[in-house]
Amino acid sequence: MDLKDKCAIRVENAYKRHSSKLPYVLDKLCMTVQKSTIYSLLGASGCGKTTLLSCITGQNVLNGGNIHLSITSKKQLGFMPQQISLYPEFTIDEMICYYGLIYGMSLQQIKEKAEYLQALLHLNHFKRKCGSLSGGQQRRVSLAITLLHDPELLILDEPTSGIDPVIAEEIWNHLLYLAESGRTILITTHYIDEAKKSHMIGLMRKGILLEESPPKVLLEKYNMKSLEDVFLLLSSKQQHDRIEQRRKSIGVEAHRKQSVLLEKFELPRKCKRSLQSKEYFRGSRMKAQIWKHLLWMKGNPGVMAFMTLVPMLCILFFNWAVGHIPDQMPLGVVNQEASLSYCDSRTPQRINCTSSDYFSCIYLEKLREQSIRLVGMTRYLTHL
Ligand SMILES: Nc1ncnc2c1ncn2[C@@H]1O[C@H](COP(=O)(O)OP(=O)(O)OP(=O)(O)O)[C@@H](O)[C@H]1O
Repeated sequence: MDLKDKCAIRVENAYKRHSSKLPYVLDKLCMTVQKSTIYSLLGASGCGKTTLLSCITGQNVLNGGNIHLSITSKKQLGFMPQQISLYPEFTIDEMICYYGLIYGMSLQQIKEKAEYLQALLHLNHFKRKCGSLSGGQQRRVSLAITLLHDPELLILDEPTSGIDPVIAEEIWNHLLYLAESGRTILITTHYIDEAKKSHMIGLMRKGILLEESPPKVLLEKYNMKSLEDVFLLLSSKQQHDRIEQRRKSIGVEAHRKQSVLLEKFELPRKCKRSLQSKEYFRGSRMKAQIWKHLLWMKGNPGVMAFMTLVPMLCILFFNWAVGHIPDQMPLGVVNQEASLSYCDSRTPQRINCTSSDYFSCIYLEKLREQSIRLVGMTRYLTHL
């Protein structure tokens, strides 16, 4: 197995900025996550962790660089975003069932896995609505949903933030067990202490990965007692290097020219989305959507009644007011082909499409059959 086969995620020279007027959030960032390991991404708020995760999961596209993933489909990915996206009017078990259906699981599989996750994450009130849960409880539901389909690659954006330390410890033990059984986990956290349990730590600052090593190696390499100290040391070194670089630079204009050159030659015009879905329709997703809407309708009988009754009433009123077949409607006809007396002289039996009769006579006969009252006919143009 070569190095590439061992990698679950490989980020090469990643550049990202949210708009052309804003500075780069990811600045030539390189990162490697080995398969079957836990990789903790540490960094101060705003350093670009969430942006990097969004590029890895395919929600965002890099401005430059590449991302290689060992997984090929979104089904193999479990992503827990920082922003909780639960439906407040659904109960915990309904929410889990909805996502289980999206993942294409059977109801029996969902039930079994939900019971296991309920015990693991201490989700005791399965019948409580998500909207009434605390922030920490909502994070646990979100984590349960991420773990539900047993994905190969787990990307967790601050999963333990605001969670009871005892439960956080159990979550970490479960993540270690998952890594042992072949899953790869990329996690961002502000808690440096819990990151010590991971196999690899990436220290990130201002869009750059300062260092990437196992926790023990980091401590030994920098001869420090804590990871906080290592981070502080690397951060001040980066700050110092930047100031030096700025001093050495040949003025603002040169720096601007350098940026333009970088954009022109170093950055590719357009980067590919890392996980591109070619599936436009999936049966399991459709089933889950129908189930969700039916559940929503059940919970909102008033809106449901309004939504069904209003169109029905509209159809009824329309048909009652304007939908009738015209009866004895007076109609005048301008006929330049034959006179009324000529047409009247033809008996209905003799008038048919195959005969050599005038078409206007056939047409008038049809009008009479449609209960339309002919009030007059003229050869208007011929009189002129
Ligand atoms: N959609 C956006 N448009 C413009 N700027 C953005 C957008 N999303 C993020 N940013 C900016 O990019 C920078 C990095 O944000 P990001 O959310 O990646 O940081 P983070 O390291 O995840 O922070 P935290 O730990 O607080 O979640 C921030 O300065 C943020 O303001």
